[in-house]
Amino acid sequence: MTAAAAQQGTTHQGILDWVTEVAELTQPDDIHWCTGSDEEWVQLTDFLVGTGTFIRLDESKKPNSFYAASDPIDVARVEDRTYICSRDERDAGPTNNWMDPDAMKELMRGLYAGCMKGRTMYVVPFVMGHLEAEHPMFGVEITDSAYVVASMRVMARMGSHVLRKMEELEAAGTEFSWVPALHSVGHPLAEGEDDVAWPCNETKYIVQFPEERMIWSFGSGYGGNALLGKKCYALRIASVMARDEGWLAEHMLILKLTSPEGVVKYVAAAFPSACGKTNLAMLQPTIPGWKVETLGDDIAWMRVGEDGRLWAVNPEYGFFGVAPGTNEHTNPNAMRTIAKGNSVFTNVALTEDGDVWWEGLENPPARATSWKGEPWTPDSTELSSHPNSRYCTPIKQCDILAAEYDDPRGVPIDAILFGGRRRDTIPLVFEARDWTHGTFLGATLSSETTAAAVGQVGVVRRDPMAMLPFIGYNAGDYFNHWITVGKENDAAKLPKIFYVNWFRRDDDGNFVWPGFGENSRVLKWVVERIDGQAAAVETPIGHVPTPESLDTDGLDMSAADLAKCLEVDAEEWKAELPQIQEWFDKFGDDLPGVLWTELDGLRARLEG
Ligand SMILES: Nc1nc2c(ncn2[C@@H]2O[C@H](COP(=O)(O)OP(=O)(O)OP(=O)(O)O)[C@@H](O)[C@H]2O)c(=O)[nH]1
Ligand SMILES: O=C([O-])CC(=O)C(=O)O
Ligand SMILES: [Mn+2]
Repeated sequence: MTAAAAQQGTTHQGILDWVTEVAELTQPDDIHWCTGSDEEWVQLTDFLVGTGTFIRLDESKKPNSFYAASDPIDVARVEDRTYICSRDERDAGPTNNWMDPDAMKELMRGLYAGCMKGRTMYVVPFVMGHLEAEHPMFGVEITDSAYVVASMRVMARMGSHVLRKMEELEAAGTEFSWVPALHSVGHPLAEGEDDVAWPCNETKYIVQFPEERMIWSFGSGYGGNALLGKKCYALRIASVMARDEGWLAEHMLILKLTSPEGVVKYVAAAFPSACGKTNLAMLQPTIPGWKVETLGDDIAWMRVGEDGRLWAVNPEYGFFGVAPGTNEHTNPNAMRTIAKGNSVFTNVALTEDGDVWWEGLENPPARATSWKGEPWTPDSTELSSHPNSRYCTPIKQCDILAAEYDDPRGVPIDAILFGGRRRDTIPLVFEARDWTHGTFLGATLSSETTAAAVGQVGVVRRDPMAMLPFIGYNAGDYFNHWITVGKENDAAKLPKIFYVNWFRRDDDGNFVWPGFGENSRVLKWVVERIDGQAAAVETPIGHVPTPESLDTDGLDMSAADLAKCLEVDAEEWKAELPQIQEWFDKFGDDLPGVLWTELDGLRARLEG
């Protein structure tokens, strides 16, 4: 069955061989080559409604949209089950789990053997970024999950047109590469056995083979573990390609900012998972005359262009956004995007009238079904939605999507922001002295852990460039790569680097800075710094706004609170020093020496 079924799919021999080999190993009932058509979407979503994975939402509220609730053991990325299987352990570095690639393959072949019995194997041809790019970044995901196929259709450019392009290139003898990405929920069905709504496996492996540019994922249906074009390819594998080819694959949003005078600037920002990328990317400015348009909310691929500037593209096609906290005040643009439908909502609450709800959304329903399938009312002590519940929605539905999104060249970045979630120490915004100092700020970025990954929430950890779970190689080499980009290019043309923190708290535990749309005030200061217009105080950590240089017109905030936002407390910073020292020590000789020099400089300035 399998070889013959595979044969109908493609004339591309390499893909055909791989699909045949995987089918022989995993033993699916049949093989479906995904076209990406509307008819296929209807078939898939009808099938998912039939198995109970999807509940169709009310057409008048969320057209062509679906509700899903996962198994409670499958709600987030699993960092302790994520591996970088480079040939040499040294190349995975101290921040990644590692196993010998041959040993990992043997182990996983054992798990994959027969794992698709009773299921359809879907073959999803996709491209991250533009099909018209100079070097299109192809991938093929094999999965036994229709939920994954439906989500991939939202999140990535996929379907027959991508496969045809690969076939054409092969027929023309043009060399190109594609990333094989194998996924199974790891839940085979015996003859006659009924499926469950959310098939998965207690055993999970999310594995990257960097030299082979290959991904193997087993046991989870959750976004970051299963939509393999996203974190596994566009960050972990792409970061390795970027190292080898001299570009950057980063966990960054991209936005376009236009001033009242019509001056355009492009900003990229790296914040760890669930720390505000999607919200900033779609921000509605509170300061008059300023406009934000969105280019991307999670991933940026950046290359130095012939003009010496750093050009960024968003390789994705949809938003996979954190639902809780999203509302008309915090993110009206996201609300408008999802209101257009064509979306999948996972682990939120389902209302009686066929809509979705989550913590932080306006108008709580009198009764709903929680993500755990239990009755829920506003008086319930349990949350209606998992803190990492998500909406998955097409980027093209975003009213403020910048026209440049469709330009394969991307946009030239003027500023890079690094940011984290810190209740103390880090001021609202400050500017790095230069690229190397900016790399130091990125390399020492710290943030409280969130629900986006399984594990304890609220613990401060170093999350370099917001890439800790996503660097596909030795992080020491990654820092060196950043330093090299600065050295080999004209510093004057590269973006200026800033550090932001929206999450500082007062003594009562409340956020001091109102955040969301008010973050436009910080963006304004950033672009005025770039143009040499805004004042700053030089402090031991970098350039911090003077209270007057930040536009606070119409902002309801006391001078004391503003001072608290901008405060650089030398004692708090001195307490960071041993933590940074300990972090750097992890890398031994692999840490670029200039980062030690930066730390020495910071220490001297704080103590001097
Ligand atoms: N206090 C405060 N909270 C914010 C701000 N921006 C975002 N948040 C909250 O932070 C959480 C995550 O925000 P997102 O914008 O979805 O985070 P993200 O970085 O895109 O997350 P991933 O999709 O996991 O990469 C949500 O609950 C937001 O409401 C802000 O400016 N201030
Ligand atoms: O990867 C995911 O599942 C969601 C996401 O964007 C992140 O965690 O950064
Ligand atoms: Mn993310």
